[in-house]
Order: sequence, then structure tokens, then C-alpha cells
Amino acid sequence: MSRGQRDGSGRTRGTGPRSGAGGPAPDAARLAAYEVLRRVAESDAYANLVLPGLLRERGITGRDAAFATELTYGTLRLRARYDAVLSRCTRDRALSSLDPEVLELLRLGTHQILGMRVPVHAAVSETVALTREVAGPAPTGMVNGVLRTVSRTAPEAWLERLVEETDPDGTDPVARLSVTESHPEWITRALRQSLIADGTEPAGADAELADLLAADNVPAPVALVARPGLVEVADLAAECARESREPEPGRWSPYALIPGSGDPGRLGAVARAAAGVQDEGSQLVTLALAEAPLAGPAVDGGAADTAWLDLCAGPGGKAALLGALAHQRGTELLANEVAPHRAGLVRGAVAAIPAGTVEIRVGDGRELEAPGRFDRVLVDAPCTGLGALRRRPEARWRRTPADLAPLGTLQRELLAAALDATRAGGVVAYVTCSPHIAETQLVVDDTLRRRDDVEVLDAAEILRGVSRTDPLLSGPYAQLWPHRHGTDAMFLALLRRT
Ligand SMILES: C[S@@+](CC[C@H](N)C(=O)[O-])C[C@H]1O[C@@H](n2cnc3c(N)ncnc32)[C@H](O)[C@@H]1O
Repeated sequence: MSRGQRDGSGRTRGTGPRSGAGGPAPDAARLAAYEVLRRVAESDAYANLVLPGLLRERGITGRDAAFATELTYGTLRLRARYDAVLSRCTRDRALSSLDPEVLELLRLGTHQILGMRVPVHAAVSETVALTREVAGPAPTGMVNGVLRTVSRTAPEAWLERLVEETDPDGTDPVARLSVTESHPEWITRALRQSLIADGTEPAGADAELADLLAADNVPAPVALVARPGLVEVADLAAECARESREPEPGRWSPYALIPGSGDPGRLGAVARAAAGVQDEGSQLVTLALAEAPLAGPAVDGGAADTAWLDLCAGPGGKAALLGALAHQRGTELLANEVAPHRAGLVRGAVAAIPAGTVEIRVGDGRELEAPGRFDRVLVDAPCTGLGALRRRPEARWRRTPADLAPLGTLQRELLAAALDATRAGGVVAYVTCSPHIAETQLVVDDTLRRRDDVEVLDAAEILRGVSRTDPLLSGPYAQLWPHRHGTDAMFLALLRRT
């Protein structure tokens, strides 16, 4: 155990640098969380990239690392809910008039009190100590007073109050859920529209929307993929059991394992890229492309399924699964990626696949000159990522509706390039990790309107065929959901060239 005394969470405190401001030293985990939040706010950093490095650098491990992680991600995710709470506790001071550092400290304290159930005395005194360290003594009284006011109302009572005050007549679920479930209004509205477009009855859409938004606020469980031919699922499971505890089989993908705890990076199979961390939704859409029925002979008159393309491959999760399958079938995969550093990540992801199967190309997928060359093509298009908000805690605050138009153009152009690169009878999988209809159905429908050489396959039916259990989807496009399937909200359309 490190130096310092235990706080109410059972962790140690006083492990940070000595305070230069006269009070007790702040807790190292809380200081790390604060610093990550400031970097996210000031320099557009990604919390999931900055935090692990910072924890490593400072030797914060075990329960302290878990505490810092939940504190950072939870505070980021639930920012709108906490700002609504705080704005009711700062008397006549608008939150916008506070120093950004002080507002961040108040959010951190509020998440400990309302979201993590850290005992109030520990949450308040530790946040005050942190305030003294990073912002000096002046705001400590205010931080202390505001957090004590927050703590006088129970979390459930706060939610009831926010519901009453944001939607008194029960007629504005988008406004209400945007605050209580902490999503920007434009995203809440878009997700409601996507649920309805996917077949949810408008009358039931608000209850389902609440479930979806709540699912976005829960950390995604880690799923592993045992890349076929590179490691057996049973061997990966045995390695997991030796490292931490018995993993669960995946719910959907025959290659998935849910390890439950432990650092997947410590597994030998992951280190040598025979296995990887991959959401089950991503595994399923990849398997669906590999199993989609082709038609007609290949263009060269040879075997009908020898050339595969991943047009947007970085960082390489799907390319590695596709490449492993390709190797088993004696097929070749061209993994294309426009960003050189992401192409480097693809190289790492496919490292365990024997040489000769995967070729990596760095370039714009729209400029790939290979008309009619491929049997199966994956377009995992750049998108807003609104289907993966569970794992990108700051993304909801960073994305704006203005992102949709340029992405929509790029998505249409990449899908057109993919179709051009596919032989007659070959199949294109158009995939996004966003359920926003501007990135999913509208892109595909637009493409179908413009071309007369494409037929739509029933992606829901094909997904059912590759899944361990029936995901109960209605086709022809397939939309997975965090609250229904426990996966990212992956969209899949399967299009066959005629
Ligand atoms: C959603 S990610 C793909 C994820 C990847 N398939 C995986 O499973 O790891 C989209 C990728 O497309 C790349 N990209 C963006 N524009 C592109 C273009 N014009 N041509 C090729 N790739 C592009 C991005 O750099 C990004 O790596």
C-alpha cells in the first residue's frame, strides 16, 4: 500500500505531489483525473489516449487506477447532468462565469458524490485539497459550499427534480433526456430518429431512447476476438483464466470472449496479435461480409472468391479478422488506409497473419484504381462515431451537426469507389459505428438511386447466420444497438454488384 491514509472509497490518499499551497497533498488519482479533463478541454486530447499514459507515468495502479478511470470518464460522460445540478447550487452565479478549472473541479466532486457514491466528507475534502493545489486557496470555500449543497439531495431526487424542471408537462422528452442522460440535444434527437427509422414505434421511442442513452453512460465491457486460425477460442480462454478469471463466451460472435477483468494487453495471444480487443458488433459485421453470398464467376475466370479489400482499414481491427479468415480460405486481402500512422497500426494488427495474405496500401480509397477487381469489399467508413459513445467519453461534446455534411460526402464517395472496385456478383459491406441516418440509410439509399448495378442483400438475415444467437434484427439493413445487443451501434448494409 502506498503512503497516505485511506479515504472513504477504500483507496489511499495523499499519494500525490506535496502541495505547494499549504494544505494536504491531493490524492494522486483525483489529480490525474483533473489533469486529463483539462487536457481534453484545452487541447482536444482524447481521454482514453491520455489517461493510461499518465497513470503509468505516475505509477497509479490497481484500485487507484480504476478510481481515476471511472472519475475521468464518468465526469466527462455525465457533464450535462452535473452542470444542470451545479447550476442549481451556485446561487446567482452562472456556471459560465466560473473559471473553467473551478467548474471542472466541481464536476469531479459532483461525480464522486452523485455518480460514484464516495462518502460526502471524502469527496468534498479531497476536492477541496485538489482545488487548493491546482487553483489556489481562493475558490476552496466556494467549492466546499457548492459540493455540500449538491450532497444534500440524493441522486434519485436530483434526477426527479431535473425531470420536473426540464419537462414539466412531459411533452419534451428530448430536452429532458438530454439533461438527465447527458447528451447534446442534437444527438438525442438524432438517436430518437434512428430508433424510429429502425422500426421502433414512435409511441415507444422515448422509453427506448432513455435505455439507449443510459447504455451510452455505462463503460463498454471489453470483448476479445480469437482470430481464426491464429489462436483457438479455448486456448485464449485458458490464457485469460490463468491471467485473471474465467472469461464468458461472447453473446454473438463465435470468436468472442468477455474476459471480465484484467489487462488484455498482458495476454500473450493479444501481444502477438493472434487475438485482439474488438467489440462484438465489429466482429459480427466482418463475419457477415465474409459469409455474404457472391454471385457469378470472378472477373479473371478463376476461383470466385480470391481477392478482398478493406478500403478504410485503420487501425486494423476488422482487417485483422478479415485477414485471418482470408488466410484460412487462401484469399488475399488488400488493407487500404489514408493516414500513414493508422496504416502502421494496421500493420501491427495483422502481424500474426502469415506473410502473403495481407498487403497494406497507404492512400485515399477514392483513388484506388482497380475497377471490378475484388470479390468482397469492406467500407468501414469514417463517421461521427455516435454508436461508440460508451468508449469515447468526450466525443458527444466534441461532435457537432456540422460534421455530418463533409462526412456524408466522403461516405458516398468511398462507397462509390468500393462498388467500382467490386466485380459483378461481388459484395460490398458498408459499415458505420454510427446509427445516425444521415450516415447510414441515407448514404446507401442515395447510392442506390444513383446506380443501376447494385442489389441489396438482407444484411439482417446474413448476420443471423453468422451469430451465435439471433440478434432479432429486421432487414434489409442491420442496425445493432448498445441497449439491445450490448455492442456498439454498428450499421451494416450488404450490397452486391450486378
Ligand atoms: C471507422 S475507421 C475504420 C476502422 C477499421 N476498419 C477497424 O476496424 O479498425 C475509418 C478509417 O478510414 C480512414 N479514412 C478516412 N478517409 C479515408 C479515405 N479517403 N480513404 C481511405 N481511408 C480513409 C480513417 O483514417 C480511419 O482510419
